[in-house]
Amino acid sequence: MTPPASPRPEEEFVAALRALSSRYWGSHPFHRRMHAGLLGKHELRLWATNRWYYQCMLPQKDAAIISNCPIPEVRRQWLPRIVYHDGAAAGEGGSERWLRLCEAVGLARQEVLDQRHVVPAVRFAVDAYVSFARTRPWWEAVASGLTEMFSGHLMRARVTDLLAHYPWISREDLAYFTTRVDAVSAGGRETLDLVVCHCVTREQQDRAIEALSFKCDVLWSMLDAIDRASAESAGGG
Ligand SMILES: O=C(O)c1cc(C(=O)O)c2c(n1)C(=O)C(=O)c1cc(C(=O)O)[nH]c1-2
Repeated sequence: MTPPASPRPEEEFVAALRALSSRYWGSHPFHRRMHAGLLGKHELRLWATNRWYYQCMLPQKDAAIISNCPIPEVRRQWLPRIVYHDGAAAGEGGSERWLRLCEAVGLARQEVLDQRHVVPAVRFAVDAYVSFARTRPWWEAVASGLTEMFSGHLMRARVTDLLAHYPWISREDLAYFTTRVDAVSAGGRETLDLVVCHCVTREQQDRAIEALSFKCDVLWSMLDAIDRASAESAGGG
């Protein structure tokens, strides 16, 4: 019997995780068009209201991670993510800021909240992410969140590019991103430390890399579905 492969040295493990940045949704054609100023108002609305489904499911995903984790320090570290999105009180938090962005691009709050524009494949992809967190060991689900490592740079560019190309969007409308950039950059580093610390066998490292790869697919699939829906609605008038 062949003995199990020995764990990768830390730098190699981290490099393998970072190498997945090439599969991150930053380079998806829909994001490229958004950043180049090529989206119409209708496409931006479709994006904002579909992405709402992702935003509103994140606290349930994070709660699943906490419920599967037996380590108090990790649970304590993960908890603020839920409060960040849900806010400490009604009318506060990341979800509220996302709703304001939706309103800024011309959506009524109710049509976002009732999810009438959410396309099936976006729901399917986001639900797969939540289900992954519910059914896998906590450290695998934490590793899937490592896309945050790649998102700080993208969010910074998003603020600059949306302001430059869509004059009807103001900096205040983008508060979700302007207040989130520093948190995801710090969060990404913390999450990486957790993954490096708790994925110590070769098998765990491999599963962490696969988890991050899966998450890149979730995000990519969401944008594929949004892209397709926007092409269909453009074709249909
Ligand atoms: O705007 C973006 O491109 C972007 C990407 C991601 C990501 O990479 O998953 C997240 C966010 N934003 C974000 O705002 C956020 O709160 C967040 C949480 C998570 C996660 O997996 O737990 N990803 C992301």
